Amino acid sequence: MEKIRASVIGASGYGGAEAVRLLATHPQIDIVHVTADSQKGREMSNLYPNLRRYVDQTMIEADAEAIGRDSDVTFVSLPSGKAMHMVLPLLEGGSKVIDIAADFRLHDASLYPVWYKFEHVAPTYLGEAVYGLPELHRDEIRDTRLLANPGCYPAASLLAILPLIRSGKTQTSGIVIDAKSGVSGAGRGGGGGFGYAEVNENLSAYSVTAHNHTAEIEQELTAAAGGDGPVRVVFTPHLVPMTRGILATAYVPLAQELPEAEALALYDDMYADEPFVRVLHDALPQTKATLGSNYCDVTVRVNPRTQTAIAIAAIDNLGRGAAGQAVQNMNLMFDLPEATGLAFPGVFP
Ligand SMILES: NC(=O)C1=CN([C@@H]2O[C@H](COP(=O)(O)OP(=O)(O)OC[C@H]3O[C@@H](n4cnc5c(N)ncnc54)[C@H](OP(=O)(O)O)[C@@H]3O)[C@@H](O)[C@H]2O)C=CC1
Ligand SMILES: CC(=O)N[C@@H](CCC(=O)OP(=O)(O)O)C(=O)O
Repeated sequence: MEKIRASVIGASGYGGAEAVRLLATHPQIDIVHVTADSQKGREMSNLYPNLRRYVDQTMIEADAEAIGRDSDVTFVSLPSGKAMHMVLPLLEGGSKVIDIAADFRLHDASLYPVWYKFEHVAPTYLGEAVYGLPELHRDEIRDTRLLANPGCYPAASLLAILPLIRSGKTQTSGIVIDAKSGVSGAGRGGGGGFGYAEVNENLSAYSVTAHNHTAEIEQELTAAAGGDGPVRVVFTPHLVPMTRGILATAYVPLAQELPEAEALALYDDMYADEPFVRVLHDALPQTKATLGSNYCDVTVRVNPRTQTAIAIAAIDNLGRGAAGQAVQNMNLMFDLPEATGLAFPGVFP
């Protein structure tokens, strides 16, 4: 079988570099172009020394038309608001596109100015883009040429809450998600406030009531609940002094009695055949168990006194929260076995 030609736009960033790392050992992939902005002209393995012997390309400036012509698939890992300008020339050139940014995740264009503070330049493509959570949209993912890869917090939050919300046994408001992320979530270009001196031995909440991932989480939970009204969540992210990892703890008010064993059975049922979700019964998720992998570890407990389900998920923000998920979606889009290039455990301790 001829190899799939893949390019990564934004390869100098953490999300793009993680995609390059996974693609470099993927048996069906030839990496064609890797691009950068301020880092253009630099060897990929000079900026990311873990890639020595695996990647010999120099990062070039992104020319979306040329990359679209040369590639079967292009991963776009740029700051949100920049990616949408690349997508049209890439698609016209004949490349499938996997957007790791947020530019095609929301179906409603009017939500972009509210949550992301930009107007969408390609709103007609929002209807075509498929939200890339395989546990929800596997069949559509197989057929699309424009894939909107989920955000890191939404990937963890949705996988934690979906079995509960789909059961109809929970309320659709009053859901609280308390989530923590490692610093790589802010990207290599994270800038002020993300240096060692300020992050080390520190813990802080941010974007309280206003984080843009709220819209994406509500969009997918509302569709999954299948009810008349929208699902609403309170989502509060925190920055913790670790490099990678997200732990999302969701407090979901129950609408009727739900014994813990039945709650766990909902997770077993939904995720029974999922290659990258591990339902824990006798242990609790921890970020380190997913480090460097595409796995999501998830569980649920029930507090009968308050009639609350507590759902907990752990992922690697750059793995299942970004590049790992993107490669899983690529496998589906090219009819490859879904776990190709991703079937390895994380790094522990
Ligand atoms: N980090 C994470 O855990 C996750 C990130 N994402 C999303 O992935 C995308 C990339 O994030 P991440 O890798 O963390 O960010 P980084 O800051 O690490 O990388 C950003 C990339 O975009 C390039 N870039 C920055 N500004 C411009 C510009 N004006 N024009 C063209 N290229 C530009 C950078 O090039 P250069 O370095 O050469 O200047 C770099 O390649 C974002 O949309 C982010 O929201 C999604 C899920 C998880
Ligand atoms: C720690 C940290 O700063 N995390 C980032 C995650 C952003 C991200 O990954 O953005 P998308 O998933 O929407 O592309 C943040 O909260 O903005």
